[in-house]
Amino acid sequence: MKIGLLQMDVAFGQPEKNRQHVEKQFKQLKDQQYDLIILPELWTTGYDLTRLDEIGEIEAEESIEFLKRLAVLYRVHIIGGSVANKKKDSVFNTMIVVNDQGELIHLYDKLHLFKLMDEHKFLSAGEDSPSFDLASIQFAGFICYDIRFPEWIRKPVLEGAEVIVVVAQWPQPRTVHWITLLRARAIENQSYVFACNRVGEDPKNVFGGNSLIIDPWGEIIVQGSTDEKLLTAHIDMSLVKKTRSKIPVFDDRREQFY
Ligand SMILES: NC(=O)CCC(=O)C(=O)O
Repeated sequence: MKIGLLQMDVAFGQPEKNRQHVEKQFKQLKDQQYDLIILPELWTTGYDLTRLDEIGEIEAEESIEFLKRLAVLYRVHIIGGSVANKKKDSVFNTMIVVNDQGELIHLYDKLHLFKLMDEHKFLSAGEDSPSFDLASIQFAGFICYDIRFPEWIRKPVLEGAEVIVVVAQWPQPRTVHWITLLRARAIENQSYVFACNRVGEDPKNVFGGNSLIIDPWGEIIVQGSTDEKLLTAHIDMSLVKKTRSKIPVFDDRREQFY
């Protein structure tokens, strides 16, 4: 499986400009036969939270249609980061997943809102399951701050997930946390981690890039820097079972004590 993480800059509060940028990146990967492309968190608006009424999308419709179109055109599955999704009187930070047939597979509203970046003042917390199937693989998809909650990540893994996907706008001053938490999530869950962060800055933050693909043993296969880049890796899913049989953590759990 060939994976691409679109570690991109995000123009603050300019959805149209960001869509054009993403479309240009997809044009460049034509004929490169990627199976899956992953985008970062809030890639249409950035953290322009005070303007979400204006720049958020009703039922994420515009981004869903945009991603469906790219998926069909380039015959690729897309985990379309997340977008500001207006539902009734609330706005959610919603992950979008479409398959290479252009079908909407999954939506996930971010469960844990990050107060340090004022999410709780402008967004509502979701209640969705993070689990979905894509390309015959069980995935669990999370948004940024979610990775600080290992008990939330563990749940879908116990139900069979073998890949943990994370989309993020993670600031540079906490890059050590980003890398350490993601490696820990891969090791403890004996799962692949595909984690796509943004780069660049907004009026309040500098973002750290360092998007990662980590194998189930915790080895980093690909790591971004702080530049815009499409990061690529080839994944061997049989490594999940090999890792889980070498150290059988899931058989050795003593659930009655926790
Ligand atoms: N966008 C986010 O959820 C950021 C989370 C973050 O920076 C953290 O330290 O946690």
